[in-house]
Amino acid sequence: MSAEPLLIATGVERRFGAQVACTGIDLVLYPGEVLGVVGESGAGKSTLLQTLAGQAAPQSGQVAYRTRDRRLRDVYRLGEAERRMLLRTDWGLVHQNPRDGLRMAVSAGGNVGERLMQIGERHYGRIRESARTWLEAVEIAEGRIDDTPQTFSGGMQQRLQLARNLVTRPRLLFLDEPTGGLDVSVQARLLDLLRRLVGELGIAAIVVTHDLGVVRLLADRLLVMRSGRAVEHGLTDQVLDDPQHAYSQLLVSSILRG
Ligand SMILES: Nc1ncnc2c1ncn2[C@@H]1O[C@H](COP(=O)(O)OP(=O)(O)OP(=O)(O)O)[C@@H](O)[C@H]1O
Repeated sequence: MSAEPLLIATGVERRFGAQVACTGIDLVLYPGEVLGVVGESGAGKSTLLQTLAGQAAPQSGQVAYRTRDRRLRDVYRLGEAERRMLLRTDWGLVHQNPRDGLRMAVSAGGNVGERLMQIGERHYGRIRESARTWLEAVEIAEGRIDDTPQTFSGGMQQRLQLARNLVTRPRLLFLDEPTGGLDVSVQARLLDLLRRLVGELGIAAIVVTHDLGVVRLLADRLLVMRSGRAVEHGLTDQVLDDPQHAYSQLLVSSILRG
């Protein structure tokens, strides 16, 4: 693992009116590392993820990202062109609801190719070939390349979202409940695929979920959130097998009890 952090958040706070969604969040993510953010509904996980992913500025605190030129930059002080470059190339954002991450009336190949076109690729043959390659990588049959995601199952839609994000070879993926709403067997297949691709491509990821099974499989480290605050942070196995904070203990034991 590289010694230089990829992303550093310091004292991040987001409020909605008087409602504090997350506060005092400090975290560091290294290249190739997967961080899981867990906690019950309303803990502030999605708000934190949006803030880290450049979607909504924090009212206090900072999010810094190491761009490809190795400079550590404040995500919310980048120029518009630099911000677009991050969102379209260096980062990927996988939404819980595929409708938020895909164009449902555009073909699968078009969904993947569009991200390449956004960064200036114009050669039809190359775009088509990349789309084919990435659809194959996410186990979508070649024959479906011209079908729209509307005709896909939930698991396929999530895999297509993944392909659309991976085609630009991002260094960081933000995943918001990527397996939410899927059947257990479909979840398992998606998780396996995610784990393999993230590992093979050496991508860093932040995955938000309330499902401890997801982070057990994917995450190197865990951040446990409760009522907008980080209550525990550590290696995944350590936190899950020997949680220190009373809330983490409750979270782990309630899952174990089913
Ligand atoms: N757009 C918004 N307007 C007002 N309050 C919001 C908004 N988004 C989130 N909140 C509030 O912020 C808090 C944290 O919500 P958030 O969605 O980040 O939690 P979460 O842990 O992701 O929950 P879930 O697992 O249910 O998605 C909640 O109290 C929520 O009601």
